[in-house]
Amino acid sequence: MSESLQPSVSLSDPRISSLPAAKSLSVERLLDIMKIDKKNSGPHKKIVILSRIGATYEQKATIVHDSVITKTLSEAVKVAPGEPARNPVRMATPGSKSISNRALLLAALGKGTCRLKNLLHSDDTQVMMNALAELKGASFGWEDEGETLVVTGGHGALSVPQAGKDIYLGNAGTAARFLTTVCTLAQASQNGERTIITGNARMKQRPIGPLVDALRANGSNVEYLESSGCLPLSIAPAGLKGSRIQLAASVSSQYVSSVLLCAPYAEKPVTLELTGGQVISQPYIDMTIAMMKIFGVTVAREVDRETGKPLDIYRIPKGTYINPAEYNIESDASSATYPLAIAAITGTTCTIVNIGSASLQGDARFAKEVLEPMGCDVVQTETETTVTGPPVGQLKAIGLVDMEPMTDAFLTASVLAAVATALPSENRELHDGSKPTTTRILGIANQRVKECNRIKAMIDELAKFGVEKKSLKMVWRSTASLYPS
Ligand SMILES: O=C(O)C1=C[C@@H](OP(=O)(O)O)[C@@H](O)[C@H](O)C1
Ligand SMILES: C=C(OP(=O)(O)O)C(=O)O
Repeated sequence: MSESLQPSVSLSDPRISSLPAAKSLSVERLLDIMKIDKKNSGPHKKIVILSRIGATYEQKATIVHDSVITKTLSEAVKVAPGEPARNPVRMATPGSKSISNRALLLAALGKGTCRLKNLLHSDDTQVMMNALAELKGASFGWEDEGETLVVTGGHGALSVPQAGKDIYLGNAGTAARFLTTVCTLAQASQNGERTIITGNARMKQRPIGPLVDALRANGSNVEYLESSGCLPLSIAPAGLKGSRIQLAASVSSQYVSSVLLCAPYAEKPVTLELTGGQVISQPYIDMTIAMMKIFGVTVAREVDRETGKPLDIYRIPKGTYINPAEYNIESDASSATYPLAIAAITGTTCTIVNIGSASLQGDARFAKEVLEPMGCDVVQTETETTVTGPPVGQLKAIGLVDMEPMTDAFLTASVLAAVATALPSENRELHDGSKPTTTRILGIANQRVKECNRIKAMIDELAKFGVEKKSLKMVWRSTASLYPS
């Protein structure tokens, strides 16, 4: 899930609240001050995002409405119960975080210029762009008032940032995991400098051990600077040897995507073998492979000759990505689960454009695999998804649902499961003595090592709405389940 909706600065941010003038500073007062700014056009305020003092991400400032500035700067928003004022709703969510960060990386490693459209503007994409710029991997420029990002790829030429300049990746799992392998590809520096990647306090707890183990076993020199198994890492620019790489992929598929994305630049063609039990989040691996193909590199997945079943072995040829002139980023399917859930819970209709059955994102299945069995009417074309909820109070429990291919959507599913109190369709019942209105969500164990422990967050936050903790039973290890009261 992207962090794009989280305020990056609110008035309670310690950097602001510690200033002497902060005591008399309210959001209204700030809006008043902002009225007098030469960037404004008439009554419209114009805003530009600074990358550092004196430099901006976009070339031009954009008009931002007061209501959006207010929401962004406020510490909290008050939500009034009710139904959507408009029905039906037709909308698009912002660009997909996963596709944005892959597109940025592929275009940076590629040859030629690529215009990225519908790129997500978020912390996670910003840290990815900053890192690629710090590694001198690509150059970036904005067109169409920030609607298009022009990436001029460095075809895999990367430099170690100057000593003392750590690459900060916030809490972006994709950036941290993908860039770990990218940093091994940097050109060896004369004075033996290494790239340091680091993150925020939570990122320093999130696991990266299986990826580091795989890279080390392949001859890369990666060291932990604080806790073993986590960022910060110090990475030697010694290249990627390639050939056979074994990797455990049961904690995060991002490790797999990291090796796949960099594999064409290894010294020898890579055979990537996934070990260590169930591979998590396969759709994200498929997304990586599909996007690599668009950038000119075809990955072959081995198939069991007898059964015809795909194996967890991938062959990646050596090569250089060739940038398509333009790449359109799909809208974010994880973000789309929220408005679709609003339609489900309020008995209204919502259409999300730019996400359908042909989507590269696993979370695009949420409508068909979670909302439809809950009693919603779902119409999905290749490029659009429309959900109409049943009358209020009639959402059905759905028994067992495996959310391993769409883990980020489990938060939305849990909230719906807590109010889905109608009896399930016959084929969905649990036969283990649980209440018939139980929804059991499987395949989400790794949600404990996300930007927060999402399973704990779900229990704590649902409790605030009266969903009692004792009614939310959890099964740890490989599965977790949520039971509504
Ligand atoms: O590769 C990706 O873009 C992602 C993979 C998933 O992570 P895991 O493989 O760790 O489940 C997902 O949760 C994350 O939001 C994005
Ligand atoms: C936690 C998330 O992803 P990541 O692993 O990329 O930080 C998310 O944004 O859903």
